[in-house]
Amino acid sequence: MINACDPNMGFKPPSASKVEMTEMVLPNDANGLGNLLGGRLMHWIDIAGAIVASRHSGHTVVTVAVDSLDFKEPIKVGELVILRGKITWSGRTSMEVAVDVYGENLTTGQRRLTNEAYLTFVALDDDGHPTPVPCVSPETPDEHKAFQDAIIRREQRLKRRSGE
Ligand SMILES: CCCCCCCCCCCCCCCC(=O)SCCNC(=O)CCNC(=O)[C@H](O)C(C)(C)COP(=O)(O)OP(=O)(O)OC[C@H]1O[C@@H](n2cnc3c(N)ncnc32)[C@H](O)[C@@H]1OP(=O)(O)O
Repeated sequence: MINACDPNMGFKPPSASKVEMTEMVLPNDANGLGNLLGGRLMHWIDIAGAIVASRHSGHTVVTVAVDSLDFKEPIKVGELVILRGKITWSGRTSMEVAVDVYGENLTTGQRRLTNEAYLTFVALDDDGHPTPVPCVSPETPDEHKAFQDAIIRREQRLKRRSGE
């Protein structure tokens, strides 16, 4: 069952917690072909998402689920990696964050979407127990759509979790 957020916790728009993080792919981040390692990218996605969820909730958060992550095309050594994170939905103690990843060629300035990921975080109190978070108040048409789509993904995630 989907727990709705508690309105007594207040409402925050996605714009209040969004994050843009920039990294540069260095040789140590790459495989023998000079492509950014998938594991390194997953680490950055996790950090960007966690900052969004911490900003929204005002608490330390832990990652409880990462939905499938597709690698559409490589990002090369020397290119920039731009990670844009935005909250889509919150439940009672959990939050879904979307992270879009772009590769940017510094010389040409060309930027392309290379990855999209959805992560679920849970806010924890000082004793490490799940704690309530503010509701998400979508403002733009895209944010309203993301909110509705998040509910569908949430149902699928909970089914997966319970082994249905
Ligand atoms: C202001 C402070 C700043 C601090 C500065 C921060 C700076 C920002 C940088 C940090 C950067 C590092 C960030 C890395 C973050 C990690 O990598 S954390 C390490 C990896 N993750 C973990 O170790 C978490 C392990 N899991 C757990 O400990 C337990 O599952 C938890 C999270 C305590 C929850 O326990 P539980 O018994 O499952 O509790 P339960 O009440 O059943 O579930 C709580 C909520 O989680 C949901 N949930 C649980 N599992 C799932 C699942 N698989 N799928 C979907 N939802 C789920 C439930 O549905 C429920 O949602 P709500 O209905 O309340 O909305």
